[in-house]
Amino acid sequence: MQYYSTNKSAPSVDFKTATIAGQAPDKGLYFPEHIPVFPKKIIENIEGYSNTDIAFEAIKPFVGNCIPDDVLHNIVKETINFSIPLMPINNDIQSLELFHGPTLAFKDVGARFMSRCLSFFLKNEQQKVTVLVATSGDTGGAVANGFFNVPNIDVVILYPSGKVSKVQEQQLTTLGGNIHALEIQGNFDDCQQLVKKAFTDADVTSKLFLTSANSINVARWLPQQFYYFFGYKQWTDKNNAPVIAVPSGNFGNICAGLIAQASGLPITHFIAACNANNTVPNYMANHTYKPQKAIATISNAMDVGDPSNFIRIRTLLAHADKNIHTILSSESISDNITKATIKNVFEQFHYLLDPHTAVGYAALSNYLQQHPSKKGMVISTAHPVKFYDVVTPIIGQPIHLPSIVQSQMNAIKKSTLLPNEYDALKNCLLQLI
Ligand SMILES: Cc1ncc(COP(=O)(O)O)c(C=O)c1O
Ligand SMILES: N[C@@H](CCOP(=O)(O)O)C(=O)O
Repeated sequence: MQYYSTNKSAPSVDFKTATIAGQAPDKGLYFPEHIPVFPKKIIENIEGYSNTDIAFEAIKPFVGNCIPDDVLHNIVKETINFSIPLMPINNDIQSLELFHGPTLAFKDVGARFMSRCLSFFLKNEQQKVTVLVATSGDTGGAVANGFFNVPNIDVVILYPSGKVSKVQEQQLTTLGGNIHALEIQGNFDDCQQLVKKAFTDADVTSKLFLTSANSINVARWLPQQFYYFFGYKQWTDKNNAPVIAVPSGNFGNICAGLIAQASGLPITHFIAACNANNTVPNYMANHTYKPQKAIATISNAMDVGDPSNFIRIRTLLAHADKNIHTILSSESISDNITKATIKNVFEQFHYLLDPHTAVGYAALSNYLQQHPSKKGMVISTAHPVKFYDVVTPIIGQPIHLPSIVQSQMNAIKKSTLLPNEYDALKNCLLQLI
């Protein structure tokens, strides 16, 4: 598979080059030159295949010959060595729980896959690589965990000061070693802009070999397809494929789902569920893309005003043979509705949603009311315990902190506070050498 830049002014590259570079030299995002067809015979008998075999089939065409099959199979197996169950909430909605990995959020899948691919590619190189990441909460922890102690790799995580949950902050600031956390006095979009600027600064790139572990990197983005296949495998009514609601912020996750669908996975419709950051819902309503300043909400990891993957979604939809509104819709859900949803679902169905998943659940319920013959799946992107300070007062009772979280809460935070100024980041990066 070759990847072209969405800015169309850089040469096409293979998976290895795209992974090591992160972003294309013309500042575009890499996008596959074609969408492969997933074998129909596997879809028709998907329950008969292991998750590892399904994930291997899904990712193999995107990796091409850059990783030998036996190595890739093993990478996939290690990536998904935790459960991803589809749990019923009620008659209409099931929850695909993506929070059973080490950092209790869906990012573990992409981060674990990418760290293993990058470490394979760098095995025989003398090159040391610096992985730069911007996070609104969960990417940082997953990348820290996935890359901790990986030889020849330094990780620098930029996160918005005061805008991530306590558990998220502990996960991304306490490991030490090759993981460096920078607490930026700004919002997530500021962090993302600083990272993008570093990629284009020759003073930095001539001294440090930079790559990204955000979903702009194809090796972080594309494995996020896996769990859409696992969700379908567990979906019993194969004659009525699911409507899937994806809590969305930077739009990498839903974009991976759209790729899985385009490759042949039966999904009736996607809902991009957003919080008050409604850049994409507005675009879907009036076809004008107008990035906005991010607004702080209780689903903080989705506080993104200028989602970097939107260009990929646009690219995909531009090639769709159907009206885009039949493939995708998008809704913005307020904090008040999010809180009411957490409370109602807990009281009625004894299922505890985290604030991000609650946004997805609310948007899905609204859609199903308009389409009563359909059934839905919400992508549960994080464990509620990551947001215990938000969730506990809503349900009026404490929630149990798993032992892994308890020990993280006692670890010592190591981070550097920086103003939202590029020179401050640049100085920090150059000190790494
Ligand atoms: C818990 C949670 N839900 C949803 C999202 C949004 O995902 P994406 O940025 O892929 O749209 C994030 C951030 O990545 C997240 O951490
Ligand atoms: N919500 C994300 C934002 C970054 O998204 P990514 O998928 O592009 O890494 C987070 O939790 O950091």
